[in-house]
Amino acid sequence: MTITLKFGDKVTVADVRKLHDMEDVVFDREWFERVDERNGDMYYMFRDLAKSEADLEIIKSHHLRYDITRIPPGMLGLEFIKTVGHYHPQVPGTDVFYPEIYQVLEGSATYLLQKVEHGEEDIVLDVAVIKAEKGDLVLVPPGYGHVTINASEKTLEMANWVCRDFSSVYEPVKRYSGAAYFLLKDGFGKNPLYRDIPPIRYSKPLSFDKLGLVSGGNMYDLVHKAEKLRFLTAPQDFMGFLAGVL
Ligand SMILES: O=P(O)(O)OC[C@H]1O[C@](O)(CO)[C@@H](O)[C@@H]1O
Repeated sequence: MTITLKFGDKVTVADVRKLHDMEDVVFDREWFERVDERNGDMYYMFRDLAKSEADLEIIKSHHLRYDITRIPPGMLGLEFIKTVGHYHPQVPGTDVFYPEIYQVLEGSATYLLQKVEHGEEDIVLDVAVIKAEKGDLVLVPPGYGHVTINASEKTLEMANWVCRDFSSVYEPVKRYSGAAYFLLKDGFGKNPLYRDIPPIRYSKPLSFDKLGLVSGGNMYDLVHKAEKLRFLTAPQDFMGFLAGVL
């Protein structure tokens, strides 16, 4: 069945993550091995949305992308349903990684953000978890890998603004079979493949009033003030601000 989203006057067909796409990052391997049908839908990604052609032109000219992701409730065996998880690359010519901003549109989300020093053996420097409800904003600072978990009984729908000029980096998450923690029925459990994982730092969603990113507002409306989102495409010019968001 094709899953669609009507946004503005345009209908967009979802890119679908299937269970087999989760193979490398699932905690409950025994459960995964027992599932016969691995073609089942996990979550739906509606990418590069705009309410009109004029909006799309603005979005593209600012090198931005607006996506909506829909994650139904569910379990991957013992673990709550989640995204595969990824990092972003560096802005060319700088040592700064691209950030991203999310807003919860429906339901509730648990964002797991992790900063890792990559090497022969990765060292986890920081793990932050932010629980976000409808309207809340979560900014993923440069250098943080991120996984979104739906640990609720309702469908989670979230939006993101992100720079459109790069592809996400999946290998470092898959190499360790997931992020540093898995969210299981009885709470967060450490991923034994990482060494010396720090305790989780619980953080809260924020509002970034000066940028027009206000909790409870509609983040899409920034399409009309797209210059406010320049911290996503040129984060190297906003390091002071980005250092304090988590
Ligand atoms: O790429 P993953 O880890 O499956 O996460 C999915 C979500 O991340 C985004 O790429 C934004 O970072 C969304 O477009 C997408 O819905």
